[in-house]
Amino acid sequence: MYGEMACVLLFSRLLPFSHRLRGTSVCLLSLFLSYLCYCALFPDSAVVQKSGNPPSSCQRADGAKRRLQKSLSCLPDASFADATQLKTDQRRASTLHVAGNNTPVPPMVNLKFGNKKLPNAIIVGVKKGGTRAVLEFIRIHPDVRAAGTETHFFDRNYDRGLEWYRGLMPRTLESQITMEKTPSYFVTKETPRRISTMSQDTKLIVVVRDPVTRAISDYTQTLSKTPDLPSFQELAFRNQSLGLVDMSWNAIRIGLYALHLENWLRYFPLAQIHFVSGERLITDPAGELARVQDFLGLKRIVTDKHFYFNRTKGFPCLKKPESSGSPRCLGKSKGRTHVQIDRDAIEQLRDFYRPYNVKFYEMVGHDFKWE
Ligand SMILES: Nc1ncnc2c1ncn2[C@@H]1O[C@H](COP(=O)(O)OS(=O)(=O)O)[C@@H](OP(=O)(O)O)[C@H]1O
Repeated sequence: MYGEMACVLLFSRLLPFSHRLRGTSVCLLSLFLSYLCYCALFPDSAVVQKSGNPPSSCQRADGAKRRLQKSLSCLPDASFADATQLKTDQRRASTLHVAGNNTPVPPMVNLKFGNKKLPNAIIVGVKKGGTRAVLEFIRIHPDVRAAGTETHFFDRNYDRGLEWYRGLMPRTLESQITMEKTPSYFVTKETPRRISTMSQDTKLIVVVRDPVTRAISDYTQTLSKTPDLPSFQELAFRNQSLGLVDMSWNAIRIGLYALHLENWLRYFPLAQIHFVSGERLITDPAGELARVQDFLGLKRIVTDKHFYFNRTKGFPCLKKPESSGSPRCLGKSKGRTHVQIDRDAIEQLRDFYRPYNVKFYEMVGHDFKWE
């Protein structure tokens, strides 16, 4: 490069204008040829770092190569793993992904922060079971990234297509898993089939909770948005004195776990579904998270050292991270004081759910002890 510059200077000093014009053309031509040679030598210089090199290679590389490396792997937030990931991403960019339904879809590639992938694991339910807690707790694992909001893709937005869904996902490195949670999936008839069409390998997590407490929690939430709602008993019973429960009321229907599970087992083997106890999630969050990590094939990184019990909230919260930030409890809508329901109604609902609960325990091979 310096050779060409010197050449231009020399010509401009020593030669008359007409000669200078010819000389400059020669210099420009040689400059252009040098550039072509450079491109031929470093065709993929956008990602030149060797996968085995530590980030310090940023300081060792020379010239243009070093500048290109710096623009990627030496960014403060681009770790060595990111740089290696980028190389893989580039390779993958030249191929087409094939979704579970065999529809070829173009990969969404961003050279800076990895790819948006369809979820490997979904928290499919149940509403008011503790789904937000599980997602917020598991996503502190470095190998997990999750969509922040409920996507409702498989129940309300299915017509928008898989690319729309993928677009809602966070960018992940090859080693990271992508997750989302939408609790209504568990009770939506079409969802198991639709998820299995996307990928039969999708891991499913269901956070279950005593169906009676769950129904009261559900009602308390609806009441907070609709203050003139009929009473819980009016909605829960078709005839309370006869003990006739209204199974068509959503707050009741959702708790019939055995019935909903039957639909899932038509599309997924039981081993691909993990059940979290909503009760133990509160008394022993680390224990439940250990099982979730095992199920997802992750190293047990989220442990009891991440939690503390917040007396004011009455729930476990996440401790302040070592680096910065503040302790994190879930929002006000999680852990509300429930509406008081009379003992008789609760007993009647317990009697109603008992056979369904027993069936559910048999199906999953675990007694959740909802008595
Ligand atoms: N750590 C922690 N902090 C706060 N809340 C916790 C926690 N762990 C579990 N739970 C229980 O989560 C219940 C809400 O469940 P979901 O997140 O599934 O609700 S939702 O369906 O997304 O609306 C919520 O229900 P309610 O207590 O009825 O409000 C909680 O009991």
